[in-house]
Order: sequence, then C-alpha cells, then structure tokens
Amino acid sequence: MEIVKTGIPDVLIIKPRVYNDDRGYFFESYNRSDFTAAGIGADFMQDNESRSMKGVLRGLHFQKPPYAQGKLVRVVSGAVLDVAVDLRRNSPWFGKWVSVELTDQNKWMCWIPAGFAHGFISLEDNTVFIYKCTNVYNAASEGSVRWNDTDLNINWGNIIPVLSPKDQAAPLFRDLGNIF
Ligand SMILES: Cc1cn([C@H]2C[C@H](O)[C@@H](COP(=O)(O)OP(=O)(O)O[C@H]3O[C@H](C)C(=O)[C@H](O)[C@H]3O)O2)c(=O)[nH]c1=O
Repeated sequence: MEIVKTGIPDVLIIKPRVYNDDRGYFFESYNRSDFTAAGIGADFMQDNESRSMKGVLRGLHFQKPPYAQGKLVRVVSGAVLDVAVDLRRNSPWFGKWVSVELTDQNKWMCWIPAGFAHGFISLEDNTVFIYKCTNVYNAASEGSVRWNDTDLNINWGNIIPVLSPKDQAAPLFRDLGNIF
C-alpha cells in the first residue's frame, strides 16, 4: 500500500495494492501491523456503514473527548468527496480543510485522526460508505459544524447538497469553543 500525506499531514490517503485477475479483484482493506506502523489508529472499536443518493452531504461531524474518534473511511460502491477539517486549536492547520475523492474505482481510503470534523458529499446514487472508528458512538458527545461555513470556505463541488435537519442547523465554526 502507498501512504500519501495531504495538505494537513496528519490526514492520510491510503492507496491499497489491488490484485486484479480474471475473477475480479482483491485487496487488504485493513492490516493492523501495516496500518499501525503508518500511524493509523491502533484499536478500532466500531465499524459503520451508510448509503447515500447523489448529493447527500453528511457532516461535518465529530465526537468530543473522551469519545473523540479517529476514522478510517472508504467507499465500496459509488463515489464521495471526503472532507476533514482540523479543529485542534494548537495545530498549525487549525480551521483548515482537506478533501479527497474516494471511489469504488480508486479504492482509496482516508485516515482522519481524532480532533477533526469529518463529512462527505455523495457524487453518485447508491454510494455505500464504510468506516472504522477508534471509539464507540456516544450521542451526548456528538458535535458538528456547518458545511458551508464561510470561515471554512470548503469547496464541495457543484452538486446541490441534501442535508439532514441536524446538519442544516449545525453550529458555525466560530461558535464551536475550545474542544480539542
Ligand atoms: C454516527 C452514528 C449514528 N447512529 C444513529 C443515530 C441516528 O439515529 C442515525 C443516523 O445518524 P446520523 O444522521 O448522525 O448519520 P450520519 O449523518 O451518517 O453521521 C455520520 O456522518 C459523518 C460522515 C461522520 O463522520 C460520522 O461518523 C457520523 O456522524 O444513526 C448510531 O447508532 N451510531 C453511530 O455511530
């Protein structure tokens, strides 16, 4: 596998080695020793899956400490533009964002450490998004930030987004307070 640093060095793109043959393909989607050696979450505690029609935007979400989550995300069907926002106040990239297109064709994964808000917009119908989390779900610890916050100025592309009422009403970045 190839590990690629993004514009925020702690957010990594993992490009797995895909073995194609007449039957189809095979690749290792997770390998504890290789991923841990690359600095990617040691103990994952929960796996999640969601399916989204084209335009669905889920995010930007995080869980507050002590339930902060690192996420190893990928697409098994369809395509997303995946976005991570640095919420770590002492980070040189505080308030900065990176994005990467994850598809069932490139089979890329993205590692988003704890301390980031995460979200994606689905680029195709029936996009199935799966991810490993380094902590369990804790509803009371959930936090979010507005997808189109002008201080963040995230480029989500040209698809008109479809959001949950919760995400439509997410707080502004400037109102988040000191979380990480
Ligand atoms: C996240 C989560 C949700 N739920 C329940 C709570 C709701 O009744 C229902 C849908 O939750 P929500 O609308 O928050 O789902 P998404 O909008 O896909 O949330 C995710 O969106 C972005 C992409 C993320 O990075 C987070 O992992 C996660 O917040 O599932 C659970 O039971 N367990 C969970 O871990």
